[in-house]
Amino acid sequence: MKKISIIGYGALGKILTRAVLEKLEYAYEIAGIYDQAKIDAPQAGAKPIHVYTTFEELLKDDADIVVEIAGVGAVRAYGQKVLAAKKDLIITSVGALADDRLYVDLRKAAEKNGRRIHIPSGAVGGFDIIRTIALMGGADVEIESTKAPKSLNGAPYLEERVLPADEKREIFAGDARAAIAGFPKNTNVAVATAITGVGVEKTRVRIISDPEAAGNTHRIHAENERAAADIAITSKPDPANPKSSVTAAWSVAALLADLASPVRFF
Ligand SMILES: NC(=O)C1=CN([C@@H]2O[C@H](COP(=O)(O)OP(=O)(O)OC[C@H]3O[C@@H](n4cnc5c(N)ncnc54)[C@H](O)[C@@H]3O)[C@@H](O)[C@H]2O)C=CC1
Ligand SMILES: O=C([O-])CC(=O)C(=O)O
Repeated sequence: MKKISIIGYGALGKILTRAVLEKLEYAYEIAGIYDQAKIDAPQAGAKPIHVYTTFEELLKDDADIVVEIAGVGAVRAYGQKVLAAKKDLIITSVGALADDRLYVDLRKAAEKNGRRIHIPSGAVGGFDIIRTIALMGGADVEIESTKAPKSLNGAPYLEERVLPADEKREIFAGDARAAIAGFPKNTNVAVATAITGVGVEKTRVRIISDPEAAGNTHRIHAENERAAADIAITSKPDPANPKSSVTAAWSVAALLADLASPVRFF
């Protein structure tokens, strides 16, 4: 039985916690949850799950894996400390890795401490074929994300502007680094697609605001001279946070299932 600690108990952290308790109980126990906000401890059967009062308490605990499911700031603040404490790290706020310095430092910390950083597919997928096409060479990768205006409003890129509730429009076009700076709660998928493929500067990102959007839809196109892939994923946003797709939390559970299995899917 492996133990995990979870950082972040918001919309996605709650889904992940339930998924681990209900679907992965054969392989995982939740050692504890840390959130900078005050949270109510969820029940694991008749027993409440431990809530760490400080991040240092989480570090001292004996969990093998720490899941970050909080925000890009959490990766910056805790990533290296988790690895230095000899724990594997699962990062959902992949956007933090658009910062080259942080990405290099985290990779070095993982190597030095003999630990691994795992990047789940989050609200998208197809990393296997994107990696394959990128490794073949000459790859071109783009991602288009469509969300309802309410899922995008409040992003720093928009400043104080509120997106129209009656008009579909492209609101951003640029590279993955500019995307995450402008939409830190919407474009972790773009940075994940970028670092798994051709990098943050070469990955083109478009964001569409669509009042009719039935969910959050991400379309990825990757191609080189010898292969092409089109990947489209639509997921319901979480009612507690319409910015985030529920698949992002479930992908962490699926990754944990893979890590506990003798068979690895790529
Ligand atoms: N890789 C992917 O495909 C996706 C990644 N995400 C990432 O997941 C994150 C969480 O999403 P939601 O649960 O919907 O957000 P949320 O806003 O509902 O919950 C975030 C929780 O994390 C806590 N938190 C934030 N920063 C923290 C810190 N530095 N230390 C401790 N706790 C902290 C907050 O208090 C809150 O309870 C997003 O901010 C985004 O970075 C979201 C969607 C897709
Ligand atoms: O959940 C989604 O659809 C994508 C998202 O917010 C992100 O990548 O940050």
